[in-house]
Amino acid sequence: MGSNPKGRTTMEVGADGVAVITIINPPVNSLSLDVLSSLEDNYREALHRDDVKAIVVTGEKGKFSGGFDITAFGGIQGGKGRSARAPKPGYVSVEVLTDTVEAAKKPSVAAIDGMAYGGGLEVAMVCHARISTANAQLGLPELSLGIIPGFGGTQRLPRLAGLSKALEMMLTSKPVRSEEALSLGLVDAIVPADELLSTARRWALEILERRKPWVASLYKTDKLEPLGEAKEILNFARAQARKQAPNLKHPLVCIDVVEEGIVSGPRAGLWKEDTAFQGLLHSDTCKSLLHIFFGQRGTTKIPGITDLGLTPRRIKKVAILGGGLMGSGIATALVLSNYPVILKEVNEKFLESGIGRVRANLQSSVKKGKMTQEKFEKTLSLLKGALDYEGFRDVDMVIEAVIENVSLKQQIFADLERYCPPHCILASNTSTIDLNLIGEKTESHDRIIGAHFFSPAHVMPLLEIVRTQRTSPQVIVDLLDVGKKIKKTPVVVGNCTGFAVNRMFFPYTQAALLLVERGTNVYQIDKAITKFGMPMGPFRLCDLVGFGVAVATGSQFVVNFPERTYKSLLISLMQEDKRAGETTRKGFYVYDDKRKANPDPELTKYIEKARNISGVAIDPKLAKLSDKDILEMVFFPVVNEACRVYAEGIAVKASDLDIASVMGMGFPPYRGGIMFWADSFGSKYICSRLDEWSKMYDGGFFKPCSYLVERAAKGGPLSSPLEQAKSRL
Ligand SMILES: C[C@H](O)CC(=O)SCCNC(=O)CCNC(=O)[C@H](O)C(C)(C)COP(=O)(O)OP(=O)(O)OC[C@H]1O[C@@H](n2cnc3c(N)ncnc32)[C@H](O)[C@@H]1OP(=O)(O)O
Repeated sequence: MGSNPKGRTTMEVGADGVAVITIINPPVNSLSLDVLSSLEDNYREALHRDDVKAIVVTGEKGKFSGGFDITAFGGIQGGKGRSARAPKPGYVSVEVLTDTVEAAKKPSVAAIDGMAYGGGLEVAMVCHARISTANAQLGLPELSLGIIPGFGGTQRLPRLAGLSKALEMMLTSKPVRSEEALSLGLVDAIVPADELLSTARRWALEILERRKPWVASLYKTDKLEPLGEAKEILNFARAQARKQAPNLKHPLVCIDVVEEGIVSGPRAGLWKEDTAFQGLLHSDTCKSLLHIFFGQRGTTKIPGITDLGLTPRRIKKVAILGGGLMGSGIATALVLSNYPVILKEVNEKFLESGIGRVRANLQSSVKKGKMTQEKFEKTLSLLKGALDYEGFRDVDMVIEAVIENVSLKQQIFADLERYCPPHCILASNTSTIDLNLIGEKTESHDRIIGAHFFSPAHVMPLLEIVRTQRTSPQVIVDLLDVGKKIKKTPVVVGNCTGFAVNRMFFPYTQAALLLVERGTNVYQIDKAITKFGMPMGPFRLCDLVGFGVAVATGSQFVVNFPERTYKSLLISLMQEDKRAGETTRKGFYVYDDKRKANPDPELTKYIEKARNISGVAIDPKLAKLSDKDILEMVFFPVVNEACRVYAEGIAVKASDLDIASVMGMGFPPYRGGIMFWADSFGSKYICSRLDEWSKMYDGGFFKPCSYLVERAAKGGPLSSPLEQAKSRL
């Protein structure tokens, strides 16, 4: 153990002869190398001592363990400035957990309250029985980090919970609650928290006295299907994994490792797991997903705001203006987290449809079995409709979600100032309009903030919180807290046209339009981008959001960034012919009754017309671009804009842009987000390619920004901290 150990375990031996070993490593009792070494020492002592008959393992303060210490992965991967001290192959999994703990002549029982994740659950599964509270959650979420369980989980979970359920738990990374764990046989009993330790102690002694079964889960076989059947289940899981995540290898590795244990025996499985775990730990996928894990937790750490010691005020009631798609989605998200909400509309008809949308959103959860009818009624009862501002006198927060019209928004904010109490937060869900402009007719600039949700608002995980130079830190802290309560990942950004997400991604569609006008095939572009891992390509996305929205937001960029906006008339030409996207069943694709998108040969005539208006010709090189080139020509302009956003201080950290791209645009998390991905190419390469295209095609659109040019000249990652950013925050 180092001089400054990171966590420990303690051991207390009671008069009953039971040694209780407690994992102590706040905040989640993770298994650092120090904890593991202390656990091993305690075990060896307990097994050696004559006064110890049995052992109970538990975690401090209502948390069993959040798993292996993820912060140690960087060191094991050999990152700069970190100590690399990986245990020797098989040491923890085989030597300590299997051959010392599980094989011991003294029984162990895991006493589980709260989380038992990853390595935490694996330690619990090595024990000869598991007792939990009703509050416990058990899972193996390693695949969400690009690795597989490494302490025997791939072998023991199928033997305890059955092969199909174990595969489901590992491949989805979703934990189960204690009742389900009990029905699966993963835990042996559920008891109240204040009886957890006493029951576990008694249980351990009863195992010793052979009054309860002494189970070594590694060698259990009763839950495993005969080999042929097991292979069918494994092959089905493989096919599903290939379909759901074609770019990822580690789910297939996980299935292979499980299979090895079933075919060649669990010890062979343990060794294969150990080797595969070590290999995956060094993969790009794991590094990217770890970056996302920490980046996501980093978004709520904002220098000069969250370090001021402010406590979030309690938001008891929220009002929403506008019951359209966005307003009703936001209302759904809020009532789902128990916030009473007033939804205001301009007339009965609109109000009724707004409330109808919230009802439909909730009903869809009931249909999917995710919500009971009783909960549905209770949740919907939190929503009240309004046609005037009378009910706004005691609201703590208003979120305006009306159409993107500056003068309308200005009028609304002036009204809000009159009707809402002085402490009330005045938020706008605008996706592009400058907040200073929206608040121009008020004196309340310190409580004006952007709460930019993404559609559908009750589903999409990102909340872009936009602050102006005058927004008070208290209001930011309050909105961060609301964001957490409604289970969104908040990213705090500065005020500018399009903020961070829409601004970074405006070149996405534009680059695709530029290519199409010069001969690249629409559907090949969408295919290449989807293959890369985006949920859909730029054209399918345009169809989904609708051409009306695409043109309205596009025009904001034309006005604000004319020198680098690619002006194509393709979308407007199609719109003139009443092709406006999925809602009109025709856009870049045609949609059948089941809303399936099919390519449309008629598209050529619009492309030709747009090409003539733009005065460009088909470029033979662009007409047969490789997928790799398509990817670079579409995404490097996005990287370029992300660099501008970062250099202007719109985002505090480059990792915030990574999270914004993943959560707001569906950028594949296993590629680490836009800036992290860009750094895998290096600034020099990206800059030289943009420069080349800038000379060949559209000067302004591709021109590398000064930040990129500077980084390319000096070398070094695009995401390294800014020394002299003119922060707008
Ligand atoms: C060999 C083994 O098979 C390999 C493994 O075990 S890999 C690890 C498997 N475990 C996991 O994947 C769990 C990851 N953690 C989580 O999902 C969530 O943090 C949690 C559900 C445990 C808790 O969630 P929540 O209460 O919302 O708190 P959250 O903000 O996420 O985490 C609190 C802090 O604990 C840290 N933390 C969480 N899990 C950790 C872990 N396993 N190791 C180290 N730190 C961890 C977070 O980074 C965060 O730190 P911060 O306060 O400095 O930002």
